[in-house]
Amino acid sequence: MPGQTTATGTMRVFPQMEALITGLADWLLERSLAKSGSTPFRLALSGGSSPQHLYALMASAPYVERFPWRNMQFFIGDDRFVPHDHADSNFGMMQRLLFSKAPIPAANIFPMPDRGPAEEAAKTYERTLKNLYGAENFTPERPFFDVQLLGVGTDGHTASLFPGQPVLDNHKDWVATCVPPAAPHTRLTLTYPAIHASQHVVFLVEGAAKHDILARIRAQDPACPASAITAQGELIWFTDRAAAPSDQ
Ligand SMILES: O=C(O)[C@H](O)[C@@H](O)[C@H](O)[C@H](O)COP(=O)(O)O
Repeated sequence: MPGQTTATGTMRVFPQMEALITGLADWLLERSLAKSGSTPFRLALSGGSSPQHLYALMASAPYVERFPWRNMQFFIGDDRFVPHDHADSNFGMMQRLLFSKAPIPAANIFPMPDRGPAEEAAKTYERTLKNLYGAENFTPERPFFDVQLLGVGTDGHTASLFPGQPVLDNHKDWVATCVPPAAPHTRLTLTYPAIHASQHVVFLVEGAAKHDILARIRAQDPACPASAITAQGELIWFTDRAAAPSDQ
């Protein structure tokens, strides 16, 4: 693909969590304010614990007064297929930390469905994305997401693209289900094709526990699903010193 960036990407290392989250909030603010053209700034958010400090920071001063909320749309990269008020819901976490705190129009927030058969919920979300995109097939010159925010698990998963799962071989759909091993819930997740329909991909990885998996992914270890992530434009790792390779 023209201009595609592989998972090696660019590494930005910050001394510790607070500086890391502030650096990422500043980067997102700059990108959202710079957005031009007829479509809003489309941001796909990650679940898990790492981004929670980011979402809380975005919803607090000075960021809450500076983001162009009315020109931003928010999507979910993956979620547990549970009711939005369930303790394990990524959307529920985002609702508590960001969506209920910042002046974001409700019409700009696109949660994954939390009811009905999971397969149908995946198709419904895919339909939502493709209706907004305005085409059934993706063209690399016209990415759907401006920024895809991702985390990584210590097994090398990202979003709900887990090692050994059939979803890794789904290169047709934009949203699919996944039943991770030893996980309590079925997941809905963006697939590789959907994630690759992003202008920029940002991995937020912090803490010593992620040091080894980060090194494996940046070495393109094929056993790590995150190794296969690409972006149409930039792919950037926002990390702290504890997670970053020692040569960074
Ligand atoms: O739904 C999820 O949990 C995320 O999408 C998942 O991919 C997460 O980003 C990683 O598991 C890292 O999670 P932590 O940030 O909690 O380590």
